[in-house]
Amino acid sequence: MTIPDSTAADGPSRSRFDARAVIADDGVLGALNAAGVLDAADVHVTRRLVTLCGVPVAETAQVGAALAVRAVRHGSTCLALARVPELIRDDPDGVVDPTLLPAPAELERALADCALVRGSGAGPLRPLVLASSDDGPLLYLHKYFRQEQLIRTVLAERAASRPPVDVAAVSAAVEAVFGPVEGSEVDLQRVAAQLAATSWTVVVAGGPGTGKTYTVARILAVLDRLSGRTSRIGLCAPTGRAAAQLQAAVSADPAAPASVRAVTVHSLLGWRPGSQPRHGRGNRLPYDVVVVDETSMLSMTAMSRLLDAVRPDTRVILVGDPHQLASVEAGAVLADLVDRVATTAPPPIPAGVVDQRVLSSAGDRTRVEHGVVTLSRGHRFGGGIARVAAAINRGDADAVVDLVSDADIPEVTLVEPEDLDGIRADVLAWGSALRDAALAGDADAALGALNVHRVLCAHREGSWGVQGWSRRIIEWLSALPDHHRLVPDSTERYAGEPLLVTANDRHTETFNGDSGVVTRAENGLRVAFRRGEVVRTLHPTQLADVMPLYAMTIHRSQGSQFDGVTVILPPQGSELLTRELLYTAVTRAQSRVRIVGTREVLAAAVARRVQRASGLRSPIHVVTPPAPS
Ligand SMILES: Nc1ncnc2c1ncn2[C@@H]1O[C@H](COP(=O)(O)OP(=O)(O)OP(=O)(O)O)[C@@H](O)[C@H]1O
Repeated sequence: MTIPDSTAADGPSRSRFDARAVIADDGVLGALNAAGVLDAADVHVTRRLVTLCGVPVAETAQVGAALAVRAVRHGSTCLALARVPELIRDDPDGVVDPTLLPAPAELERALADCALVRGSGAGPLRPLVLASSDDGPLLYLHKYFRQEQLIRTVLAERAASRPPVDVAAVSAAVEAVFGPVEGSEVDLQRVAAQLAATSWTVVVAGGPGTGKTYTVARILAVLDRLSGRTSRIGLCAPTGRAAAQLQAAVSADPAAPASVRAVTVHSLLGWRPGSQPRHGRGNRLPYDVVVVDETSMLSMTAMSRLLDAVRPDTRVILVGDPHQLASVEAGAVLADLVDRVATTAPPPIPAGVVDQRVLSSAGDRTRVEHGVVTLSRGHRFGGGIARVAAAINRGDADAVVDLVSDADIPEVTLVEPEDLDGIRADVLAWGSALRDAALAGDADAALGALNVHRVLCAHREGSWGVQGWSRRIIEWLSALPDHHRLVPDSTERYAGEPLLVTANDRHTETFNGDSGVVTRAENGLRVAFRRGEVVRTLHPTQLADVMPLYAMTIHRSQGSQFDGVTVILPPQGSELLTRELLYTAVTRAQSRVRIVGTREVLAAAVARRVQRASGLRSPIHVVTPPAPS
């Protein structure tokens, strides 16, 4: 089953006291709002667009417009009309009256004929764009169409030529950085570096621990050598935390050029909330190489701004895991670029630059020629976790259920929701190690203990969520024999308390999603954090946005690694229960994963895929007819 974000039902029907309910709308939009398909915002935006058009718009076309607004709210960049019927299929309770939703062909006809798409004599406004694609007709809000078009155009221009290369110099630089070729297996990390020497745009994809950051450091070293060590490098990531982690990893890697600074994509572009970025087409970024880490978390808006700001002769290296949860805003650009069906042949790669063996298989050759390398060899976690993660990505629910039930794969287990003994034992071991180290004033050991185990939940609230599980864990920990020693000081913190940072703070260099632990120090309590190999301590009053950390959401755990994780699956029917969520949770662990839920819920999670509709995967053609004169 494939559930597009754009058509997943919001939830059961709405009461009139629900803030998302539209008051006094007795048309189809009002009915779809009452059934929980549309939010008030979808309806109001549509009504406003129709008013601005200045001419009547058929109700069917208005439904299309409202569903397009909704699609963006759900992370898609457009509405795939062919998937509209899935709204009914995804509504087993029968809340949505099927007659309210027009068939895709009817929607297409109404849209092609309406002023929202065609424009009208009343003004230049054409807020919607209708395009055809391999996935059928796509309906865009104009802003997102423009952004997608910009990405398409810039990438096509960049793919039309290759940087000039000195083949011997590339071989020498790659060999100096990677060492001589060993073994008979193709080293895809080396291929990524070879490709970066001969492409303006490279995508380095791969799961956790496949060496993406390791490869970035080596690509930068190779490019730096080739430039005579004069490369200006812009290193960035979508979030402050991801940028800080990238900085720590690159600084610790002797292969990476010294003195590169990682910043957020927004900082790189000089982009403050509510204003235009300082860098754009008229004021390009000054870098020879721009690397974006954790690209899966980058929205389409941010990607379009970035690509608009890079010079045509800047190498762009996009790094990330396309299977992880995507940006909270619209777009899943990394996954789109990895899965893209290319229609034009790129210029050939000069002979001798890239390992010939990777070019001998037709599929690999096409991907590599289009600048995509997918690293597959795990360097961090055990085979069992990697096998389960691969089966989740394939959507093979039976294999996942078999693997988690296989006694020969002890790294990943499935336990029934009532079976709490093992979790309790792990939590108590975690809590006591944390407390012992914190009370002894050993910040390094306390931080080590902090990441030995983590409870991950899909939801924030409710008994299945972070709230319920935190309460339960606090109750378990209060039974520990040394509990009476945990007395909060005047800052309300106590030694051994795990903390989660909930907002970025540049002054303390702590970022949303960082975790730390309160430890005893000579002159009172301090909160210890680790960045790479470095331990830092802060006074508790320096931290404004923190909360106790006993469990965390899977969304927030992105970019973190723990020795073991316990994943609490939400109940069947939860909108959050998806393949991407499960994959992200399972791959947070380095050695042990315990999944709490039933086989049915696990299989449902694997089967349910969030597919954000977008026109970046295959060519599209605008079918908007000319505006009437
Ligand atoms: N070719 C290699 N040889 C030796 N060690 C490697 C190699 N590639 C990666 N590693 C090591 O494997 C570990 C994981 O690598 P890295 O952090 O680069 O992976 P990643 O894909 O960026 O992971 P994540 O997505 O979780 O950040 C690191 O300790 C790294 O030094």
